[in-house]
Amino acid sequence: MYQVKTYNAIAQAGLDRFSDNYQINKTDDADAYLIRSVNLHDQEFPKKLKVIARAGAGFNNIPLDKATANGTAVFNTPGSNANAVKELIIALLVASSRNLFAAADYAAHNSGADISLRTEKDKTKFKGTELTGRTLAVIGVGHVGSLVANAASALGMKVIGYDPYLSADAAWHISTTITRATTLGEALQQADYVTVHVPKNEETTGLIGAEQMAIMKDGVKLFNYSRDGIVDNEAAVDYLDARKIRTYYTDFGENILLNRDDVVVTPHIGGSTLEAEANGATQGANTIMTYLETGNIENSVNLPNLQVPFNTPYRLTLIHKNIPNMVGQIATLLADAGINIESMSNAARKDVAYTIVDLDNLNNEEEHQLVDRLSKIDAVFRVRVLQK
Ligand SMILES: NC(=O)C1=CN([C@@H]2O[C@H](COP(=O)(O)OP(=O)(O)OC[C@H]3O[C@@H](n4cnc5c(N)ncnc54)[C@H](O)[C@@H]3O)[C@@H](O)[C@H]2O)C=CC1
Ligand SMILES: O=C(O)C(=O)COP(=O)(O)O
Repeated sequence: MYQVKTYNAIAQAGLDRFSDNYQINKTDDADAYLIRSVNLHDQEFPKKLKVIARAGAGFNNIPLDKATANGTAVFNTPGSNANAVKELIIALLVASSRNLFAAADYAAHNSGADISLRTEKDKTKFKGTELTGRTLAVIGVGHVGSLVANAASALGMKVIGYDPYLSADAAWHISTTITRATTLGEALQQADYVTVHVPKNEETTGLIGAEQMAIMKDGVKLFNYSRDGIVDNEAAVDYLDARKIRTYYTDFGENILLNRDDVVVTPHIGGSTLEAEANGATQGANTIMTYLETGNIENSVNLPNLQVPFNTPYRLTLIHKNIPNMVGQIATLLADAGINIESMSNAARKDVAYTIVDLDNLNNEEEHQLVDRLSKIDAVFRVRVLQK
């Protein structure tokens, strides 16, 4: 029986995926965590914890090095909530262009006998502009950014995308109408609207700071639905004060942004739709079961991808450092124990590697000795034996 611990609101559709071989939230000493945005940086991981699945895209809430050292595979659920974010950004592009929130607020507080007279006079204050023909810069054209770019293009916007790390796979999803910028500055200089869809990491923290805001067009509208800190909020306030940035929309509030007419803060709702939450939880649950039961890895964010059909009765999996002679040591140890290898696969990602060894036979006594010996190799973080 595997133990799963959940954090945050995990959609029932995902929990319902788990077979009878899984217990949910019965113990903290879990084999798997299924989480959303909970901050795990200050938490100690149980030694038993083999997998963390983040139902959603951003994984900056998970200490990857600590997880790897614990022998814990970390996964996210790419694309599961991208459509939800896209729809919200399109809504906000329209809202920002039509002064929608201010206009609705005015109407809600406009009462009295001469209401229609005043409305007709005052509505000129809320005159908007149209999206068609305006330029949108999309910074980060992955799952969310590509959907935003394509949808904005379909609305008649000129869209310019900037993403120096775009994978060939992702490029297939981008409409040919999207122009590619080769530098961040090139994208920012031309845009009436700027929306940021990059992961938060060392490189992207402060990606949109004072220097970048200085080159934006006067009256630009800025959107941060990625993460706090990717847009420098202090710089944004300075440029809002100077009326260089017309309005700033963000999912990540901070005190300096409050009580301003030119800022709209939403409470981290980008991925909060019924559909996205169900997608993420379902994908997360499937990922946990696949990893625990087969050792196969797809969409990990700390380990290499490695998928091998599980056709033998036994399988050994090892997470270890990516250093010379690891595969040799593992094979020698098995040979010394008289265990025949049916197949062996290895993949690496930066300084970590993963090895799958398929075996036809393994008795109980052999299993214990083998796990013990392999675990004692200094560079090995986790050894598991799986039975089909
Ligand atoms: N507000 C919310 O509720 C949500 C927020 N997010 C945030 O949005 C981010 C993006 O989500 P997805 O599109 O699903 O991720 P993704 O991984 O599919 O796309 C991210 C893209 O950013 C690009 N990128 C990385 N560094 C860059 C840089 N320095 N400059 C330009 N591009 C860069 C990558 O090459 C990739 O194509 C997530 O990491 C998360 O932080 C995602 C979903 C919901
Ligand atoms: O998927 C993401 O990166 C998000 O920001 C969504 O976060 P949530 O699952 O709503 O806490």
